[in-house]
Amino acid sequence: MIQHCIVQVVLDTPLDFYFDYRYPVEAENFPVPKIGMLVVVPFGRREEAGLIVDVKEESEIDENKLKDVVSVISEIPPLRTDWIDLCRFAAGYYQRPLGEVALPSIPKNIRANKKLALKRAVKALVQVPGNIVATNMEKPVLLKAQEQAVSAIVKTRGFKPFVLYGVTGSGKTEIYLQAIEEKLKQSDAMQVLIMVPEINLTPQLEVSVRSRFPGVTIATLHSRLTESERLKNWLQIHTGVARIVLGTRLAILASMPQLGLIVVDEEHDPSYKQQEGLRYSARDLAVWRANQLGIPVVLGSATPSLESWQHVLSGRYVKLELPERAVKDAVLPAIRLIDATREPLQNGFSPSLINAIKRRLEKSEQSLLFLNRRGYAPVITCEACGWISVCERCTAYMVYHKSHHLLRCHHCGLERPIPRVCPDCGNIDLQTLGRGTQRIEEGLAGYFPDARILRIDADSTRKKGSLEAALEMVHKGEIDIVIGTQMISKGHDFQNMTLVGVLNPDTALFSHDYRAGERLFSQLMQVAGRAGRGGVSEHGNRSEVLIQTRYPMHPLYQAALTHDYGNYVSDLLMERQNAGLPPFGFQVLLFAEARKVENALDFLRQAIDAIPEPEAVIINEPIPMAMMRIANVERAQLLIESTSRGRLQGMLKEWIPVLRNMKTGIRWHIEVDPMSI
Ligand SMILES: Nc1ncnc2c1ncn2[C@@H]1O[C@H](COP(=O)(O)OP(=O)(O)OP(=O)(O)O)[C@@H](O)[C@H]1O
Ligand SMILES: [Zn+2]
Repeated sequence: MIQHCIVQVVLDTPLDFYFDYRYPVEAENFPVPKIGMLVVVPFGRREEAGLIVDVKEESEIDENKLKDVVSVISEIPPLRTDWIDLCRFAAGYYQRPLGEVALPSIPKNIRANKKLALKRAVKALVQVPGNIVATNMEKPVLLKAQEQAVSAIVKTRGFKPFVLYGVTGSGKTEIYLQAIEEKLKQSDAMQVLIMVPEINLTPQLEVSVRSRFPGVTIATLHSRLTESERLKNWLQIHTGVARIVLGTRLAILASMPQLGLIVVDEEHDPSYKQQEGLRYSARDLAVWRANQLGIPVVLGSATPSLESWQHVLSGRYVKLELPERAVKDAVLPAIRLIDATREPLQNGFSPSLINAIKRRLEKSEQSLLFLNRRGYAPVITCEACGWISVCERCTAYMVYHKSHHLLRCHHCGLERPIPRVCPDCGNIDLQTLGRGTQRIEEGLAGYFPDARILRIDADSTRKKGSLEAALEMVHKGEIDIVIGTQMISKGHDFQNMTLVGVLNPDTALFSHDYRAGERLFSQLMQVAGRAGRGGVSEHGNRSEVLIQTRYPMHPLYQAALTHDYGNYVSDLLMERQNAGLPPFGFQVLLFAEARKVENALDFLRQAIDAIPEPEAVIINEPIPMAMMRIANVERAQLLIESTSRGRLQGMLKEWIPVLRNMKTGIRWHIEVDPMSI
């Protein structure tokens, strides 16, 4: 007779349980069961991959009711318990079932137990032996501040979070590279993780890492990998073959058995927060993971998040500061505010900006124009009756895309032909209002018919490889003027860019979201940071940034003038403290979706009634979301706050199970530490 033991398994289902299965002991193809092994089990009518989280002799459930494990995915070495603990922490903190955290972070091909593909992939793994760090490669001599930073990082034993606060162009990348090199030399097995906000936006970093460590297996992880690439890279990482992992936020959930250093580049970037499913902050998980493993973590930015800054002030994190640019004579650009109330804009441009571009063109230097709005015009309208091109499915305007001859909703993707006449009154004279990158491009060509102008935004770079090609042209000097959205504003190391124009940043000043100012400031610093990186131009004049605004006296712009992040941040922190907002208070948002917003609001009101100990937290009124309807779904939100993270977490632990049991038919989800309100 076959002997059985019981394995407890988590599955990728919204049911927050662990499931018991019978596991045949000493049967063929059934190795000794271990925590961290992947198995295939029957679940409902299907078979599913599951992760063993416990092995025991008996189940609380009647053995006859238990089903048997179908097979073991034994090609894959078991996942380690520290990785399971990471998933467990993320699941607990961000309020998702463990199975929905752990399983999706394992490649599909493994979960589907594609034996042949797995065998092949495992066989293809090649351990690179011996001395792997290229030492003969030319490296710049570190500046004093860089050297101190590298040394602080590499001599750290145990957990230590560093905030690498370095102005744009101060050589943070070089610090990462040299710290990584030292770390890899410290042990033959050690792995390091470098996270970036969006890998496709910074192909340069991948190139630098690869050329600096030609003998090292480097694996990338991001959402645009094909399934077979993902399998290959994940396996390289999981088996320790890859010593350097370069990835976006999801890389923090990879299984890295020998992790010894984590770098989070542009740590302030909102894209470290996942906006669906498990709504985690990869930056925060990185710090947790470093603490768990007792290793250093480096959070790099020219404009660190208020959260990290506050930790520096309180002494929890260590600040490493790079106050100057690394390249000789590459000083930060001069920032000038152009008062758009005194210098009226034409076609979106002030005369000062046009003149500045002209001067750069005459010197064969490049200019960058930044406008965070793609499309031709944000809206078209009828002057006779006031009709406006709104999306029929969203509370949003349809954006006019001239080159494609259509109206497009940037929220639900709906496309409509451009009406020849006003749909309401029949007037034939429809007007475009406002400006997007396409219209700016058109206007600019009018001023500079001979200039080589390139627009880089989500519309111009849809095709795979087109962004890389566009960036390449800019680097090679084949472009005179770049017009771009935030895609172009960060990370790029342009050598001949000496002018940055910021076209229309004011809308962020009036946002309902209290983080909008912080975000605008860091965006301004980032985009300004693209100018003047190559050192003094041949003509010896300083690079400059022109910001067109109707509110030049606004404190945010005044602080930007002097690149004084530290000062600006202390003011912001004071405001936040007085208002009890993060990083001094903690927040959770409950979102609800329904056909009618009233139903969503009703659900939120019921949810409030279910809060255990409501007096222990601050409960705000449920409100419709700022963008209330998207794709015909109406949305409302409820904000809950507390001065204590622990208290908020304690409340959620009791509250969420109650919500799960409320049979309302309303879709809802929870977001802990939301990045936007
Ligand atoms: N010690 C050094 N000596 C000379 N040049 C250096 C040194 N360190 C870095 N550089 C150069 O300085 C430039 C800017 O460096 P890097 O791109 O790393 O800056 P960064 O701090 O990451 O900037 P950003 O925040 O804008 O991304 C690069 O061209 C790099 O090669
Ligand atoms: Zn829409």
